[in-house]
Amino acid sequence: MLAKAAGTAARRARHGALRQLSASAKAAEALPLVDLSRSDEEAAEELRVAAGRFGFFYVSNHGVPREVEEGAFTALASFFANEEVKGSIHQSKTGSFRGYVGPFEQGDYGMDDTDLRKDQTTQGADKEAEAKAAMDYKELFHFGTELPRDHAVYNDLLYCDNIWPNNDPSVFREPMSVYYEEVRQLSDRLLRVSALALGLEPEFFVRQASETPMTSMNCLHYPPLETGELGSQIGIGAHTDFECLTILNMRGTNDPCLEIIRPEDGAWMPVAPREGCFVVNVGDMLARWSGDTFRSTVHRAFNHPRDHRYSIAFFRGPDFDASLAPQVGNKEKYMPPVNAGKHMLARITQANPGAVAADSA
Ligand SMILES: O=C(O)CCC(=O)C(=O)O
Ligand SMILES: [Fe+2]
Repeated sequence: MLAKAAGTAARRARHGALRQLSASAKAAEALPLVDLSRSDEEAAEELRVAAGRFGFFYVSNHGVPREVEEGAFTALASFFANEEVKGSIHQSKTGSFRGYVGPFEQGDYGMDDTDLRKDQTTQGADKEAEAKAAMDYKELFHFGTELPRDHAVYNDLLYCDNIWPNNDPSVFREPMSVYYEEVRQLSDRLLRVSALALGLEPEFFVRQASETPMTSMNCLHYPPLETGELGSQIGIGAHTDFECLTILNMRGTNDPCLEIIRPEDGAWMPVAPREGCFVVNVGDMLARWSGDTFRSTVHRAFNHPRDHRYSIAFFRGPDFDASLAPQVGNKEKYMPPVNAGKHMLARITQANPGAVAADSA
């Protein structure tokens, strides 16, 4: 099995860390909480501290109905169990990033210094397993903002038509779209609260993230390792998110399969799901806008040894033409300012060397 071929040192370190964590789960440091039942001004104060320290935080009282969340995860579980449906909407048939991507088809986000796959790929004896360990053991469905082909900022990588299974829309398309719209509204509120937290007028980010938003959603499945022990196969390799904010929802296990780099000491810090909460993180674009007052933190996720893990990552992006000029903080670092769309395409092609940004504005 995969985990057997993985680097033993890395695996032992991971195994030890998780075992320790479950033994002292209560003592483990947890992410801060932003409670959205409070006023925007009060929530802004919580967000300011959390985004400045970790770039990651829990969000409670977020307003997304429980049945909408459950509807999306139920639809996802049956989608990922259906090989025929997945095959029919494989990304390779779309010429874009929309649709289905299978296990070991993605990996390497240009963060190799923080990526333990480096150890794994040099230590394994079995070539095939080594090659797999270098890639993400995840499958996903991706969709996002669509624009007409004759729109001034249209390009295939960011705005092409979504591709959906050819089944009854109530089975998959509708529950996923309803969830998307709910979290999109939540992302508006979080952008307002973020603006307040930085001392900007509340609509500053929303105004620049609503016409042609480079927003998308990654719906992920991390299959279990089935080794009976905590493994080190990476589900998604070390990366930062490109956009403004990510709203992450996790299901299938309460173990902390997500890890973030703790800014104080550079150590990996496990993050467990928290009942009733989303995990929200700052992406590269909001970090730039904030002149690094907010952090865009490197993170990764592992497969669980026994459980199927599912997550939905909603990425709220800015408009293609938005200027990412820092408004506060370290303004010098990001001058002259970059255009959000061009920046996004550069990051996408860096992480996916085969992708060509045809039709880009
Ligand atoms: O599944 C997770 O916990 C993380 C997903 C993630 O980081 C992403 O899709 O960008
Ligand atoms: Fe991410």
